[in-house]
Amino acid sequence: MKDRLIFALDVDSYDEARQWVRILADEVGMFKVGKQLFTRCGPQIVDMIRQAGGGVFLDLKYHDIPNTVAKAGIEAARMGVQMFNVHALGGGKMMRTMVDEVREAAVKEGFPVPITLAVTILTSSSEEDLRQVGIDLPVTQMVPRLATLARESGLHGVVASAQELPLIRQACGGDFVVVTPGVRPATAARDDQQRVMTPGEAIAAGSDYLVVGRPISKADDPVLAARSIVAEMTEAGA
Ligand SMILES: O=c1ccn([C@@H]2O[C@H](COP(=O)(O)O)[C@@H](O)[C@H]2O)c(=O)[nH]1
Repeated sequence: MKDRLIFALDVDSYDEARQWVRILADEVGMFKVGKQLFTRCGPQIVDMIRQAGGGVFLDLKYHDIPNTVAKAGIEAARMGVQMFNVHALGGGKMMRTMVDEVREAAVKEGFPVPITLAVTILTSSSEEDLRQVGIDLPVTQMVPRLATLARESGLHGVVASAQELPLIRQACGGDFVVVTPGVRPATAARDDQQRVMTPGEAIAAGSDYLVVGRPISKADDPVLAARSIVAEMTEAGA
């Protein structure tokens, strides 16, 4: 079950990231590199994790014109990451162009195509946040709609809250990859997350991968925190 736990490496230095990789390499299945660490360190952070034997989820949530996102996707794939993502709100044309160009470059240059994911609605967003930017549909309609668009555009899966898993499965089927951040053990602080579920609930709902950051990194004993999340996942999946 630990292979399905992704640790969010939300730190601001190469050395701190390397320390976390050493501490958690045997406890989690993958390391997520997001905007903070990648902006600070660049591709060398991906190399460091891969050399340590870890898989990388590059969480840069590309959202731009189709050509720019496609070219960024090719660079992500060239780095050898296991997964990367775009924002589904960038639209079908953006996602389809990215998928086609990454596949073409992979064939031409001989690198593997990573798992491509679309972020649906951020787990930190409430319906009030969405209304503020002109999205009047409820999350329960927006998420399956964006997931369907991602699937039709050729992506392998989505990032969403585990709360929306039944809706995504209904719309996109069991083979579609669903990665769920916004995971909080029952006793952990919610922080800025809005649509949360416990690790056990997320697995029971059918999540393929759980992303967890602060409940591990801010714990008194991060290894113990990671192990108890994996134990809860295992119990829920049994
Ligand atoms: O909808 C989303 C998409 C991405 N994230 C990222 O996941 C982690 C969660 O960290 P926690 O400390 O466990 O809250 C973080 O890197 C986000 O950028 C997300 O939370 N929600």
